[in-house]
Amino acid sequence: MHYQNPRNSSQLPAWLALQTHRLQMNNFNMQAAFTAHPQRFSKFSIEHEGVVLDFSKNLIDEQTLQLLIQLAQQCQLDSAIAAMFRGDCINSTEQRPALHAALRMPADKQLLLDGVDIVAQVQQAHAKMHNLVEQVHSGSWLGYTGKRITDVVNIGIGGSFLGPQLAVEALQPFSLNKVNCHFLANIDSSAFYQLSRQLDPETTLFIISSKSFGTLETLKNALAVRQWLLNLGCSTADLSKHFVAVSSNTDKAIEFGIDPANILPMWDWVGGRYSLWSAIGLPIALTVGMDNFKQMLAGAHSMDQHFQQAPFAENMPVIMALLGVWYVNFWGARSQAVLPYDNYLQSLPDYLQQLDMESNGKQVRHDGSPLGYDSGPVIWGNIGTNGQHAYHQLLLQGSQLIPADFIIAVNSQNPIADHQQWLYANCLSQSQALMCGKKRQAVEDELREKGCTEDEILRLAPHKEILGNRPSNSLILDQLDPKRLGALIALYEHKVYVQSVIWGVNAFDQWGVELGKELGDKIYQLLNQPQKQAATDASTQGLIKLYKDKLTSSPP
Ligand SMILES: O=P(O)(O)OC[C@H]1O[C@H](O)[C@H](O)[C@@H](O)[C@@H]1O
Repeated sequence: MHYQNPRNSSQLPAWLALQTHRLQMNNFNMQAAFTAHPQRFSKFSIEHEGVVLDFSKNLIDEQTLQLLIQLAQQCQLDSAIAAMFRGDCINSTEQRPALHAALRMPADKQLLLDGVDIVAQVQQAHAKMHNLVEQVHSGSWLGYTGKRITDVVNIGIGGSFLGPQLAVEALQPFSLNKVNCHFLANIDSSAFYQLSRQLDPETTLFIISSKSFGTLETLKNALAVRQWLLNLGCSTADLSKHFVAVSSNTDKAIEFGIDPANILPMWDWVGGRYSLWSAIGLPIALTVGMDNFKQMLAGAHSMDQHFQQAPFAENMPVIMALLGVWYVNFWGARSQAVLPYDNYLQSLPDYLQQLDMESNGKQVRHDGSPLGYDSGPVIWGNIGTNGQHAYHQLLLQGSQLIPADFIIAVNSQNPIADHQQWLYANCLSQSQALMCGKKRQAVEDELREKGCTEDEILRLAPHKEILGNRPSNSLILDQLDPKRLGALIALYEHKVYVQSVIWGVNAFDQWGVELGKELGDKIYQLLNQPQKQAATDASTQGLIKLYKDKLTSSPP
C-alpha cells in the first residue's frame, strides 16, 4: 500500500480557514497573550525523554493550533505516520520505503519487509559493527607495521558524513578516548593535504562510507588515500588492514579492493540523510563505544514512539512541523534559524540543512503536479552566543520574519564558574528580545534620561526601536548525552516528514542533486580537452577558457 496525501493541501478546508484566521492574527501580540493567559507556557510546552519543547513564544492562539491540527488531520497525517513505520513505499519516485526508524527498533521486535525481518538484519549489522569496534579498541586490529589503530578517517559526504560528524562532536564528553576520529568529505585536495599532515599511515584506519559506493568525492578521496598509503610503504596485500567500507553496494566496494570481511551493510530502505543509525554511524561507535551508540538509538526510538502515539496537540515533531508550515505558508517566512547554544552542537545546523532542505526542497507533489505554494525554507544558523554578535541583528530588526529554534542543555558537560548560567541567560534573553522587543516609549524615555535633546530623540528612536512579536521555539535538554541527542535528531527527522506530508512532497528523493553531477562530468571533460569545444552557454564557455588560460601547472 502506498500512502500519499491525496489532495492539494491549499484546497483543504483547514488551509482556507487558516488563511482567514491569519488575517485575524494581524494584531496578535504575544506578550498580551501571556498576560491574558497565565497558563500559556505550560499549555504550549511538551516534555519527552528529557527534552522540553517550549512553543509558547509563537504567533499562535488556541484556534491557530486547532486549525493547524485540523490541517494535519485533513492531510491524513495519521495514515502517513503509520505508512512510514509499516514500511510502505512512501518514497514514490524510487519505489522504496523509508525505514530509518527500523534501525533503532529493539532487538526483540520484528518488521517484515518482503518477507524478510529487517530488524534481525539490523541487529546482525550492529553486531558486526560491535565486533569491529572491539577489535580497534582492544588493539587487536593492527596496521601494516603491526601497530594498533590510533586514528580513524571517515571518507564520505552528504548523509555519509554529516550525521556521524554531528554525533561524534556532540558526544565528545562520552568519548572513550581510544581513537581520534576525522572526516574527509570535500574533493578539494587541500582537505586531504591538511588532514594527512596529522596522520600516521601505520596507525590510521579509513572508513569508506557511501551508500551507493558511486559518489565522486568519496571515491576520489579513497583513491588518493590508497595511493598515499602505498607511497608511504604499505603493500597492496596489507591495504585491507587500513580500509573498511559501509555500503549497500557490496559489489562495487569489493571491486574497489575492500576485503569482503571488512564491508558493513546498508540498505535501499534507508535514505542517506537518515542513515547515522546504521553502520554509517561507525565513527560514532568508535568514538563513544557501542553502549553509548545504542543509548543514542534508544533515545531516537523513544522519540519514534512519542511520534506514533502522542495526540497531535502534544506531539513534539507534529507541533514543530505545523508551526513551520504556519510561518512558511501563512506568514511568508523564507528561512528558519537553528541556534544551538552548545559548542558540542556546532554541526547541527549543517546536519539539518541536508536533512530538511534535501528532503523538502521540492516543487511538485507526489503525482508530479506543481505545488502552487511554498515548501521547505532555508535552514541556517550556528552556535550561540557567537551569532548574537553577528546576525541576530537581522533576526531582531531585519525586514523579514525568521522563526528561530533555540537549543540548549541545562547542565554543561564542562562547567566552569558561572559560564553555563550566562549561556542559559543569553539564550533566554534572545528569545525574550525577539518576543518583547523594545517599545518606542521605552526607547524615548531612555534617551531622555541620558540627556538627549528632543531632536536627537526623534532622530535616534526609530533606529533603536525593536518591534518584537517575533516567534521562536526553545528546546531545552536536561543535558546533552547520547539518549537526548538521539531523541533530538529523531525529533527533527519526524518534523521534516510531517511537513512533507502537509506539502504533499516526497521527502526521500533528491533528483535535483543529480543534475550538478551530470554537468560536472561534462565540464570536467571540457577542461581536459585541448581543442576548443563549446559548452552549451557562453558563461560556462568563458569560465572554461579562463581556467585553461590561467592554469599555471597541468594536472597529472
Ligand atoms: O552515501 P553516498 O551514496 O555516497 O551518497 C552521499 C550523498 O550523495 C548525494 O549526492 C546525495 O544528494 C546525498 O543524499 C547523499 O547522502
